[in-house]
Amino acid sequence: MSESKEFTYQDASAHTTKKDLYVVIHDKVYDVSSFVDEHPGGEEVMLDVGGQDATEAFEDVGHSEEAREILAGYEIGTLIRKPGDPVPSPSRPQDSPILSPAPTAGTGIGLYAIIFGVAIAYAIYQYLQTSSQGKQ
Ligand code: HEM
Repeated sequence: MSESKEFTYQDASAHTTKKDLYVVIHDKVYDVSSFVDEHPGGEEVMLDVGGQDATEAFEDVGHSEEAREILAGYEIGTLIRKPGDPVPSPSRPQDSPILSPAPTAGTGIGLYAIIFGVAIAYAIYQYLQTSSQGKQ
């Protein structure tokens, strides 16, 4: 079947018009020419990424499962990436806990700050208790 066809980035980048529109998403090539008009997000955004790697744009919107199924229906082949071809930036924090240690670190620091604050408050409380007992 045509689904096993291999495309280079250069092949895909030749299809950028509304009537002949390819996009690359997760290293698969899709011919979305017949979907542009139906896209609920409008044709403009699709044309913007025509012939390019649209992985980031597609994922940033947070498309539904249904959108992914529709997309699968337009697959025409696999992208063969060559050195120097544009690479999508790995911006899928929700799917890659390994790539996003920031929230954990943030929580850790916050927790230490709370513990430190409580310790200081307790020390002050103790100090005031002792000093007021001494006066009486
Ligand atoms: C190329 C394949 C694409 C397919 C098959 C597709 C499919 C869909 C579908 C089915 C929806 C309806 C909501 C949903 O089910 O998630 C949608 C909404 C949307 N799409 Fe796409 N999309 C594609 C590419 C893109 C790209 C490249 C962008 C670029 C930014 C984009 C932007 C949007 C936006 C902004 C909405 C929301 C529209 C609204 O709720 O008013 N889409 N898309």
